[in-house]
Amino acid sequence: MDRIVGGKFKLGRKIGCGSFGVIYLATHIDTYEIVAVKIESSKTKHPQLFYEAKLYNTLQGGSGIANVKWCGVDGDENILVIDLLGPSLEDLFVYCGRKFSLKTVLMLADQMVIDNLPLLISSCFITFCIVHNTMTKVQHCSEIELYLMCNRTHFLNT
Ligand SMILES: Nc1ncnc2c1ncn2[C@@H]1O[C@H](COP(=O)(O)OP(=O)(O)OP(=O)(O)O)[C@@H](O)[C@H]1O
Repeated sequence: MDRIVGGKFKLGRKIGCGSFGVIYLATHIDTYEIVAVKIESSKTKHPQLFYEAKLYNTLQGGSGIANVKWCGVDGDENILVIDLLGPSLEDLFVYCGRKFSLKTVLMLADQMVIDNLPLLISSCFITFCIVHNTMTKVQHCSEIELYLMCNRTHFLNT
């Protein structure tokens, strides 16, 4: 039977996994919007998903920050539902034969440094790891428009 999380999101196939969570596609049962769902065991010794959700919420509205659709506990698992993003910068780099044009590099620098860092700093967060695989591109967008995946970011003032 299909699993519904957050009351509205029907889980689909697995699309990735990190060191503390597994990512699935999911579909909103009313709007058919496709989203990403990150799941972590609530029994884990060092839960991180709610910190990640808090970070997304604090940075909400900032350039390159994914929207949180739902966050909560479902059975034995912590669940975070966010915008579905596209391939990571690392994926794109590999796709481009490990070579970006000067224009692309300058555009990336503009988005990573000018758009993201002031927001992170003014929100009293610091990120230790803004690197190729924490930046991701918007799904179905021909331009490289970066989104920051927040889970590697550490809290300073919380
Ligand atoms: N919102 C999303 N939309 C599309 N794909 C995603 C999304 N979030 C994560 N992914 C995919 O799932 C993979 C795992 O993501 P996750 O955030 O769990 O871990 P990570 O940042 O790669 O690693 P770690 O947990 O070790 O820091 C990513 O590399 C990416 O390919």
